[in-house]
Amino acid sequence: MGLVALRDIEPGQLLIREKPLFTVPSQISSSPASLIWSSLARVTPSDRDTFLNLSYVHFPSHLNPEDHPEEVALAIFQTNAVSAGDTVGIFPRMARLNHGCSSAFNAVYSWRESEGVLVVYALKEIRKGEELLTTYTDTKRPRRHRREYLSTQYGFSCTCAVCSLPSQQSRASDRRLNAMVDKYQRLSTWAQGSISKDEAIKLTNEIWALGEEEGYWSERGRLAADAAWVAAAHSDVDAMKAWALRAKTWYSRELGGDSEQAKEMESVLERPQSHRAWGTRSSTKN
Ligand SMILES: C[S@@+](CC[C@H](N)C(=O)[O-])C[C@H]1O[C@@H](n2cnc3c(N)ncnc32)[C@H](O)[C@@H]1O
Repeated sequence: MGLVALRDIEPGQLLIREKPLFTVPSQISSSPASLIWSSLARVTPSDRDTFLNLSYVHFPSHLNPEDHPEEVALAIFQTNAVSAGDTVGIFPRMARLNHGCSSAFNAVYSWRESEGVLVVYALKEIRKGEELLTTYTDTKRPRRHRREYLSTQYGFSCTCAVCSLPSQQSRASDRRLNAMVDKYQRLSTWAQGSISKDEAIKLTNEIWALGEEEGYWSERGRLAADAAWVAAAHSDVDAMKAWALRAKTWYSRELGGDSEQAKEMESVLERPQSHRAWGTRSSTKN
């Protein structure tokens, strides 16, 4: 089962906003099955039913589910839980979203700590009848690695549009994704002063172009915000504003127009000198 659009959906539209049925700490020292079982004992009977109706994989094949309800609960949790700040939680509507890699996913979820909710936004235009797909992992890695991970972690062999590409096109996609990762890595060295402002902006533009070719639009808000940071550090008002505007647009799509990230970009657009990085690097040194 997955979720299918019942109407046309525009990018940046809120699809889901929900509180967790329950959460558990990310780091635990006790038995995970007992922890999930005791958490379930504290939810309402209807929430418990909702949880028990979620799908699961990785149930030990030698066990009978009816005799091992704690193990079933653990398998459900492992198949459906997502990170929520310092905890991991069950969000039953979001849990119905299937996965797509690279250009195949069209919806992105994020946790809002200050509101205690998980939100899902449409990253792309989704037509009526199309499946809503999110991504369970960073898919900027080659098909073989993605498939291995998804099979081990979630028990399925991914047949999304990108994983189903003929081998030549799949290799081209892998090359683009690898190149994006390499360039992200090099871009991150600006923080240590290893590359100039010009090189940082050039890398940002190259990652953007590769993403365009691949159809990989996720993380663009963060990418543009990082470029705005570089421009602000070098006190370049025009470049800072141009990147902050892009960051605001893409954060709004992926995280929502009312997200802290989009609001922060609005604020630096109004007052560029209020940017946290403003003037922290020499303005003459590229
Ligand atoms: C969080 S659940 C998603 C909703 C689930 N399909 C359901 O029926 O409730 C994760 C499970 O969905 C299935 N799934 C998700 N994405 C898939 C995909 N692209 N291809 C095949 N199965 C997928 C796998 O069985 C995976 O373990």
